Amino acid sequence: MFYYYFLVFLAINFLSSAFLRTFMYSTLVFWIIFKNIKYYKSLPPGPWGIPLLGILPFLNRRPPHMVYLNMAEKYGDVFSVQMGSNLTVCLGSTKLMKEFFSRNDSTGRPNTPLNNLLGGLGVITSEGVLWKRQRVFLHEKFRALGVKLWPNTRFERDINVEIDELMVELNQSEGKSVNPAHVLGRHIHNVICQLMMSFRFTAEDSAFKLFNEKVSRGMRLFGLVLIGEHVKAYLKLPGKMAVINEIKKNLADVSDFHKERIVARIQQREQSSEPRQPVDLLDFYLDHLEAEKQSKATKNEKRDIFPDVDPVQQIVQIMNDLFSAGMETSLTSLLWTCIMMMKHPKVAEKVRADLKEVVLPGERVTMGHRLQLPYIEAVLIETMRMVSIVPLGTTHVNTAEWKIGKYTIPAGTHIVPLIHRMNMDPDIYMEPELFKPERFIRDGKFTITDTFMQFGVGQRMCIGNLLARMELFLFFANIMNNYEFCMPEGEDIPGMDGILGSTHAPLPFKLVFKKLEA
Ligand code: HEM
Repeated sequence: MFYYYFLVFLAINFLSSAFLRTFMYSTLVFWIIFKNIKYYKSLPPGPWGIPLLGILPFLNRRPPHMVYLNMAEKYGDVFSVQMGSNLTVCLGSTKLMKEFFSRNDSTGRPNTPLNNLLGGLGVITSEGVLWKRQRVFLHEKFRALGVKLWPNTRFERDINVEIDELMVELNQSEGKSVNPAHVLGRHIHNVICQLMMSFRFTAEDSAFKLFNEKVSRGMRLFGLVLIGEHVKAYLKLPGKMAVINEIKKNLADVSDFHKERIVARIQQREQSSEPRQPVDLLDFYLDHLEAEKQSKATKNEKRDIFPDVDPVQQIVQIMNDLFSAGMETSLTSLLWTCIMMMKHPKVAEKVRADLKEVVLPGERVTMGHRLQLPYIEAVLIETMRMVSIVPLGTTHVNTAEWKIGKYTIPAGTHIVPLIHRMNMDPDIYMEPELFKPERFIRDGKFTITDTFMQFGVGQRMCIGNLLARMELFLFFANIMNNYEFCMPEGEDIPGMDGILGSTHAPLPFKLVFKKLEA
């Protein structure tokens, strides 16, 4: 629009009569003012920002979800803000979230410089047919691999391998303080690795350290150029291009790590003519690829999960996506739950008392015990609610114009779900600032209501929610049934503020684990 006005301005400049020029300039100015008033009046209310930057300068002072929480108090359940060149509309009620995120035209993702580095592949930033088919495929194959809240699935056995090793490591720590993020990180990572590629990192594996460094450096670098998502000119500033190049290099290294394994598996399959059952997600993808190649002539277009994309690149990006979406979120949830146990010793006592009724101290807690341990699931879910692991969800884009009440939201708007606000809504959760796991228990059973938004809602709801719930239940229940833990002497329990990166994580802390008497 700006360029259009600029061209008209230039054209007027060529008029020979000064009177005509003045008249046309005034008309243009009035036209621009009129159009802008009409446009802004049709949008949901919101704060005025600074020209070109919008509200970006104000997001530095406090964590963005707290800034948005304050705005929602002032403007209500739906409000708009300008973030650089991107119009952003925030949805702050479960009713609006459910209504709008269930629509087919709510599933776009922002067309921004950093998002575009992923090339529209994978599942998190892909759109349209490619995205929809990946979701269907992933749901189906996760289930086939045992990601369901049932006992004794293949996936539970994978998790058990990690729990066994975790217990050995915690026993070896012998009362010395350890960083739980480091100890638990590898095992949470391995759970996803095994499901995807039947592969796990050992404690001595230097590749794991390198992989992790690349991922966390990549995250930090994203933070350094985040403004570029909204103000493209920012990326032209000195030094910023170097950051983008390093991000690209990091992404390429992480992708190469996955690609090597995918290529090795393809070769391994080519060498063996034995018929075999798929053992992991990678096998399912490669089986599908082979089936597609063999039946090219009669290709079932509706089931093609690689429409117009390079299949290997797509599988690589799926692997990258599942790591980035699944690793940090699950680990952060587990760390916060440990913190909550120290902050609320009575809750920890009840967890252990419940465990005592169902299993012996030190005995393995399994998915078979889940229904007898509703309070444990309630503790995990209440922790996610209180701390808001992903307080602003993931930004959507509406692919068609929306009407929300009397407001018009143009297509292409960034839509941000205010998950933190919904978690703290007193109309949904009485006394939301209190840690009360029992709010998720009804008639003695663990119950999640459809107002719980921590995994999102609608078309793009988290694919890994059952996976996360299974691993969190098993890790947490077994830690609680085997150990007591506390802060090292003289150190305070971490505060609730934490740091907001890709998730809302606690500040780094250490714990001392002590084996419970059998
Ligand atoms: C406590 C753990 C987790 C939380 C709180 C969480 C939360 C979320 C949220 C809020 C979204 C955005 C939904 C939206 O765009 O509206 C999301 C998307 C997603 N999550 Fe999770 N997640 C968790 C664990 C996992 C795990 C373990 C995996 C897989 C290994 C996973 C895979 C994904 C994927 C692939 C998407 C993108 C879906 C799409 O764009 O269609 N998540 N998650």
